[in-house]
Amino acid sequence: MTTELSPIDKAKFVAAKKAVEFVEDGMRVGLGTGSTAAWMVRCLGERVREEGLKIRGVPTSTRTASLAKEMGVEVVSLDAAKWLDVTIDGADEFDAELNLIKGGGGALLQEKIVATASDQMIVITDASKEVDTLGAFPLPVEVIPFGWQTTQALIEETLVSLDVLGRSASLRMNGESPYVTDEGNHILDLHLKRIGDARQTAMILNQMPGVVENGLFIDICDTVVIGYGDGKAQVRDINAGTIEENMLDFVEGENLFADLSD
Ligand SMILES: O=C[C@H](O)[C@H](O)[C@H](O)COP(=O)(O)O
Repeated sequence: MTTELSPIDKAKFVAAKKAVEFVEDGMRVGLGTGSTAAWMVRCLGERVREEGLKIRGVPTSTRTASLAKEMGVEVVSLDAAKWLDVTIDGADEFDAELNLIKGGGGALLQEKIVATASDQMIVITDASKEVDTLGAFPLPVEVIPFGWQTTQALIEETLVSLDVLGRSASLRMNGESPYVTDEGNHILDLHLKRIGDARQTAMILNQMPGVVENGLFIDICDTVVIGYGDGKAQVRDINAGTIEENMLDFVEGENLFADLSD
């Protein structure tokens, strides 16, 4: 069966394919969550099967853990791995400083813990997620279920004093019920439109009772790999301060990628 990938899926695949080149034998690898990260897990699985690559993967969600096992990637807990060589994950937005909004898939808490425990965080993305200023994508904030409406009211009240354009928060739903994260919490999506000071916003949100974590990743990401539908991939590394462009041969999604979706 031939799978015709959409241009956006081709871009995600190309970014993932390029990013897994950073992974070396023996590494402990943080495995992100989401549709782009799923491509990365599949590409890693391919290297495990075809090259005999030996890695230990720390998944950032139950979804990623299942996919990794299915792909033949060894899965260990973060506590077993202790520290990671690299984490590869998707993002919902990134800016010129490689600051991010994450959590569109609800996995921001484990993702932030895992990325922070890594020597390097590589974000894989398509070009549509690059922004001048973060905030068009609703900012996910993980809150404990107890008193979530009070937490929401407190957040909305506090937003007035922050450098943001929007001020409303909505409870993420899963059909008729509130969305529940892997840690048993809920997600409030903050409709900020434009976050003038992402660092301050992240700090203030995390000081509020009831807030577990927010989806702003500030100074955590080192490298962004941007994939394009034509097989091109661009690597941006904040530490080296350089922009490297690489051409990849696009590999059709037949066989390995057939029937696999997040
Ligand atoms: O919670 C989910 C994650 O932060 C994802 O990495 C993010 O939402 C991007 O997901 P996708 O690659 O599906 O756009």
